[in-house]
Amino acid sequence: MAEDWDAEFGTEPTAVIPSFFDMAGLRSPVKEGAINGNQIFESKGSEAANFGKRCSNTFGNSTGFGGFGKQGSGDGNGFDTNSSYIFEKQPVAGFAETTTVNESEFGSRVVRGCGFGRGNRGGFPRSSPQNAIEKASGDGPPVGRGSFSARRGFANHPGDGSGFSSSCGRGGFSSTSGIRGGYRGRNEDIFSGSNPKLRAPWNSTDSEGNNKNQAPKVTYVPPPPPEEESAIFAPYQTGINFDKYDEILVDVSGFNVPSAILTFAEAHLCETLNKNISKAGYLKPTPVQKHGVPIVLAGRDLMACAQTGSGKTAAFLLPILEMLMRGDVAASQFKELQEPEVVIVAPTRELINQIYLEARKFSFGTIIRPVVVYGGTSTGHQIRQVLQGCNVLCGTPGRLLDIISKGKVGLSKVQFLVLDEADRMLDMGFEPDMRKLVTAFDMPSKQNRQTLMFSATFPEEIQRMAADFMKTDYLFLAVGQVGGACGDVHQTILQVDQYSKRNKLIEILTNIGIERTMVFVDTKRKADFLAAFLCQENFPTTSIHGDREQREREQALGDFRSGKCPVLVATAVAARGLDIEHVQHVINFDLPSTIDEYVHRIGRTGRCGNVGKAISFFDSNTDLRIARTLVKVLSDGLGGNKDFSSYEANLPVTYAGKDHEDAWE
Ligand SMILES: Nc1ncnc2c1ncn2[C@@H]1O[C@H](COP(=O)(O)OP(=O)(O)OP(=O)(O)O)[C@@H](O)[C@H]1O
Repeated sequence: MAEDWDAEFGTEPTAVIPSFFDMAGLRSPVKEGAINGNQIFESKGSEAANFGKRCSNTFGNSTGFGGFGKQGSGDGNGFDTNSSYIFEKQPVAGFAETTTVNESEFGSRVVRGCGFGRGNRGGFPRSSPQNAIEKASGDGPPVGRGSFSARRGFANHPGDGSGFSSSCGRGGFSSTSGIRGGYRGRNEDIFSGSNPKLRAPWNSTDSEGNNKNQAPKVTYVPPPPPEEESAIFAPYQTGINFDKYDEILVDVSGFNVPSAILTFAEAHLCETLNKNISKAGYLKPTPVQKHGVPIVLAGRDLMACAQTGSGKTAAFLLPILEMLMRGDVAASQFKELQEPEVVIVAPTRELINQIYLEARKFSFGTIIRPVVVYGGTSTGHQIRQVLQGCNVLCGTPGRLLDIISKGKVGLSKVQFLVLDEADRMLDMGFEPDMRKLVTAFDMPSKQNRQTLMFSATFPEEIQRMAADFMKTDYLFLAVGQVGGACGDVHQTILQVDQYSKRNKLIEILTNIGIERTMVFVDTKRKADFLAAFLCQENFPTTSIHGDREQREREQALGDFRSGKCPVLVATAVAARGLDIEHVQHVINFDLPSTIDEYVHRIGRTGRCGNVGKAISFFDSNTDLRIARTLVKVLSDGLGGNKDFSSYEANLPVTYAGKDHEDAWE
């Protein structure tokens, strides 16, 4: 049953999947016991050389994960000594041995503290239902430093919002979701305005433009962005590996490729832009900027793929703003119909807001006015913002189309269309919206606009589809391996079964201390429960997922950014694009179902030349599907060039996982 918490944790994969370890050519002793909770697989991208040395000492006769070095040799060694994989039989320094979780004790303990359950099954997975339900009455005393409140329908009051609410101490966690408070992103895709091409058959909107039949009226008005220059330009500290970006191989395919710049000065940007670049602390361009900026300035369409955290946002914003400054951009002013020169779309609200803030930063002191529109906020408020004047319109697809459909935005002056996280924008979830956008009656044809697409991952089938949106002479810029993980992230894979994950997480977080950590899980429910659990365990934790109200999502990010809650439990909604300083760790409590999602998730750390660590719990009952591609990504990060083709046949190519349960927008 989909709603069954036990089932969610305990489900065996339905597909018949050959044993991963058999596939890796390993011997039975490994299968029988050597691979368990404490064995660790590490890949440390930028320090590969050192690891190579360590490898020769540490690789034993039996090898688990990633034993691909000598495929088919049957000697069980797996790794060759040149490989930079690490296979340690000891836990990572400081991590204690895994202990067995006493599930019923766990359920009881947590439920007693917080006083919550979920629906008809309270507590945590595998907890005794009796324990959980009996104690899920919301009568637990306030405990610890965290607070947790939710309106999701707990205990025997599913969906009535009366489940529990427990506020206590500092840190704190609150979650609102479900029938009363929840507002699902996709519900915001309301097409109801005056644009007949975008109008939906059900035209039932209130004065704010919210669809009466679809969802409750959203009144949330986000706080205004900062006005002080110091906040607008607060620089992100570049890390020790920033200069190493220059060593990454760059490939630009297409004809008549403009020459790369080596410095910002070579781009001949206007004075105000140059001033803003230095106020932002940018001393020199990253590779995607060195190549991307002149391509955009030359008027070319661009599909660009560069590793997470390497400055893709500025790579499109700077040349776009420069082109607007060089052109005849009109000073923004109040008008009933706004006609932006630039439209930027991104898949999540927090990401588009971040892009907007970057646009605001770089356009500071110019006549260019960026505006942002995204779901979960008052449409009326956002329309008013747009009507004040809008040159650069940043939006999530649903809200953007909604506002266009209301006749508030005309597209006839669009010169630049940008798809950030382009592979996500063109996958099944958003592709229809993107097609609606480019075929909106007044959107200039691809011949008459510049189309720019950026992402850290770009599957080939999406690249092919993306080409539909671009001129035939578009350029493809690849900085490093397309879809490769950021080399500054030290990746560790721990074999941990479902029932040991929480204990392992506690061990790790105890070691980490107050360093900022993002913990990714595969469902919104689990995000709530895990965050509550961590609060109980005195780790100030907050959470972000698609069922939380926008106000709460923004509060959660704010608390995480400020360090008030150094742990953020998140679903896929936070996997892409978010640029939060000082995130030192990413933990994949649940591995995602696709490798691209993995690459984006771990890319929340190790940004802008800083180093970061990612630890992923690998459960062979559920994660075999990602094993092959995961090994490949680890290998690529180390400059490896392994041939995995023999595994292709054995592994399912795609897996419709739970990641997409989340409303993204
Ligand atoms: N040339 C530069 N010098 C210094 N800092 C930079 C430079 N370019 C970008 N940054 C900073 O690096 C951080 C990461 O940049 P950005 O968010 O654009 O990365 P990204 O490539 O879009 O990542 P993702 O793939 O995760 O979306 C930002 O804080 C940005 O301000």
